[in-house]
Formats: sequence, C-alpha cells, structure tokens
Amino acid sequence: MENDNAVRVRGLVKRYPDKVAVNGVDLDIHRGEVFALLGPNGAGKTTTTEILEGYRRADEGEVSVLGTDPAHADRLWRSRIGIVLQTSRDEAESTVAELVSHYAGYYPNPRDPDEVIAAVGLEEKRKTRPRKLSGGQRRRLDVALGVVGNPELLFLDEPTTGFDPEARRQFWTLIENLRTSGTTILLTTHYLDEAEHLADRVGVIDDGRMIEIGTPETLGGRGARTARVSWSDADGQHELRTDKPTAEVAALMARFGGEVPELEVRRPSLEDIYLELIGKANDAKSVAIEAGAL
Ligand SMILES: Nc1ncnc2c1ncn2[C@@H]1O[C@H](COP(=O)(O)OP(=O)(O)OP(=O)(O)O)[C@@H](O)[C@H]1O
Repeated sequence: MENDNAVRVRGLVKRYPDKVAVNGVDLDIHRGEVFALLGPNGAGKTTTTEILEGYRRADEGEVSVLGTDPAHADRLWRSRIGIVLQTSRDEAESTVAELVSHYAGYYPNPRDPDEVIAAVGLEEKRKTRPRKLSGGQRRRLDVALGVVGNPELLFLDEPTTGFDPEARRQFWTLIENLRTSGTTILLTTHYLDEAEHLADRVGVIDDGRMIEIGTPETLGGRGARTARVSWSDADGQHELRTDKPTAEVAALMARFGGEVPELEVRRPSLEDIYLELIGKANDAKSVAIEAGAL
C-alpha cells in the first residue's frame, strides 16, 4: 500500500558468503525529502541501495519502495524510479542530445529532453559524443539520463566524485531544483559538506548497521554542542569552549579594544560528528570482540 514514505525498510539483512553486508537496517525515506546515506567504504550503502533499486535480493526483512517490493517490481514501477550510477554508461556513437532523447523514449511521462540538457548545463555539448566529455560533464550526462524519465524517486550514488568546486555547486543547485519539483532523492556521498548542504536527513551506516538517523543540524546531538572560540595574542593561540560564544567574543573585543587577532568561532561540523559516530561504533565493536561477543 502506498503511504507517505517513498521507502520503508525493516530488518533488512544481506549476506555475502564471507560477509554480512547489511545487518538489520531500518529506514524510512519520506516523500519529497533528500536523504543522504553516509558511511565508510564497505559499510553497506551500495548493497542497501541496490536492494532498493531491485538489483539485489534481500535475505531477510521487509522492503517497500513506492509501495512495491522491488524484488517483484514491474516495468511501470521501474519507470517511476531514476538511477544515477557510479560507473557511467558507454553509448559511444550517439550525441548527448540523441542519448537523452533516446532515454526519454523509454518512459511513459518523460521530461522535455532539451530542458533536461539545459538543467544539467550541457547545452553547449548537445552534439558532442560522451567519450569527448570531461569527467564532470560525463557525470552531468549521467544525471540527465537518470532524471529524464521524470522519476518520483531518484537514486544518486556518489554523484559529484571528481567534480571541481564550481561544478559541484552547480550540481547542488540542480539537485535543489529537483527537490523543489517534488522528487524524492536518496543520495550516497563521502562528502559531508554535500550531505549538509543538500540533505533534509542523513543516515550513518557502519558495518551493515544504521548507527543513527537525524537532520544534519542535530545528528549526534550536534545542535546542543558547545562552540569553540579561538584567537591569538603575544602568548600564542588560545581556545575555549562555551555555550555563549557571543558574550565571549564581546569580552574579547573589549579586551583587545576592537579587532581580535585570528578570531574564529566554531561549532562541530557534520564531519566532526560523523567521525565521532563512526569512532564510537568501532570502539564498541572492539569491546565486544574482546569480550568474545562477536
Ligand atoms: N558482490 C559481492 N560479493 C561479496 N561481497 C560483497 C559484494 N558486494 C559487496 N560486498 C561486501 O559487502 C560489504 C558492503 O559493501 P558495499 O559495496 O555495500 O559498501 P559501500 O558502503 O557502498 O562502500 P563504498 O563506500 O566503498 O562504495 C563490503 O565488505 C563488500 O566487500
């Protein structure tokens, strides 16, 4: 049955011969949200995503994507999802415009190919063959092919790997526009700033387990963390932790009579929190192994 969740997963388990890749994952992705799946290499992100896409079978658990179990999905269901893979497709002899139009033809309700090409910033490359595109331009083409079918749910696997900073910003705008148009997006990324910028919620997965799910602002109690105020003077660098950084800055300004040398106010970044969560999970694992529990 369809409900407010584009994705609903309970107790998902996937075993490979020598590895439990996904070990009891629960996950809800609401319609219209951008959800980022974070985790170290080998954590189980791709395996989870591929099960949601219908490319792998779960060993245990319940999986519902757009109201259907992907293991038994049909063509119509497939036309409602879009996938942007890590490895690009290679249709060497078609141009960008031909490829995007060709893909549009597979779907019952596609977007206008010209609008899609413009949206990914490839207008000048319409007549170019994919092998002559740069790495970043190739990724844009991958995104164009993933969205031309007008998907309700878009899977983006490490979409900006290899992008220069400007291309990454442009890509973020593209994703924001898709979100505004109502597309639900599942993003996997190793870039924490990307998750912070784009995601409504993030899930941190490690060793096949979902450690925590939250908004980028509150994950790991981030919102409640104290700020660090640092500055320098003739004695060197100083840093203090405080719940009232504004008052500290005002006091420093008064002390220095204006400009405070090398003043910086920092709250823990999403990356700080992420590394802490992964570190804690690894510590817990070591304790369990020592105790003979694993
Ligand atoms: N086809 C397979 N056969 C056997 N083991 C596999 C297979 N695919 C993945 N694995 C293992 O399952 C675990 C999870 O892999 P997965 O690709 O899901 O991780 P990931 O989080 O996507 O990693 P990355 O960030 O490196 O892409 C890893 O230990 C991996 O070696």
